Amino acid sequence: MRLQVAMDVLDLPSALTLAGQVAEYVDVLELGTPLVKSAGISAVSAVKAAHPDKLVFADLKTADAGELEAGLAFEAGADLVTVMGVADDDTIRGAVAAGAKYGKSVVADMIAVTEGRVGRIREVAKLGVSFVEIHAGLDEQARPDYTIEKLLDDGREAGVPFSIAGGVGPDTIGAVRQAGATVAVAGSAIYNAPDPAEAASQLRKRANT
Ligand SMILES: O=C(CO)[C@H](O)[C@H](O)COP(=O)(O)O
Repeated sequence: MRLQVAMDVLDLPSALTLAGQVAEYVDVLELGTPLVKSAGISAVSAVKAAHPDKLVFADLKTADAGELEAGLAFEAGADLVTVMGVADDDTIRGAVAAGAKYGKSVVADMIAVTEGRVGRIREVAKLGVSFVEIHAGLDEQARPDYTIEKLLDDGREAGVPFSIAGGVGPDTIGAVRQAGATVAVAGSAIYNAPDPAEAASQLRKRANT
C-alpha cells in the first residue's frame, strides 16, 4: 500500500520543509487544497522540482471545468489531481481527458458523498478515473460520532481501486491496509506530530506490515 502525505499547510516554504522531512517515507506528496489556494498552482511545480522522484498530487477538488482545471495542474507538473465525485459526470470526464492528454492520473474525491456512496463510487470508477478517494473531510471528522470504519466498509464493498483519507493515523493505518486500499492518505497525523519524519516513518512501517 502506498503512503501519501497531505500537506495541509498554507505556504510554500512550509510545504517544502515538510516534504523534505518526510519524503523518504512516503510515495506521494500531496499539496492540500488550502495550500493550492493560498500559494497558487506554481507551488505544484516547486514541490515537483524539489522531489522529482515522488508522485505529486494536487488536491484541487475540482467541481466544474474539469478539463481546464486538471490541465492547469498537469501542466504545472502534477502526477495526480482530484475532481469531486459529486461533480457532474462531464466534469469528471473532462478531468480524465486532461489526464489522457498529459499521461497523468485523476482521482475522484468522494468527500461529502455519504448517502449511496458505494453506488456513486462505482459510477465514477467507470468514467475513467485511476482510483477513488473515499474521504471524510476535516469538518466531518470533527463530529463526535465520526469513525473511519464506514469508509473502510464502503471500500471493501465497492470492489474498485480506492484510497482512504479522513483521520488516517498510527492506530488506523493497519485497518486501511487490511481493507484493501491502494493508498493511505495521512495529513494531520504527520504535519501535527512533534516529529513529522518520525510519524511518517512509523506510518510507513505500519503501511507495509
Ligand atoms: O483533503 C483533506 C481535507 O479535505 C485532507 O488533506 C485529508 O482529509 C487528509 O488529512 P487528515 O489525515 O488530517 O484527515
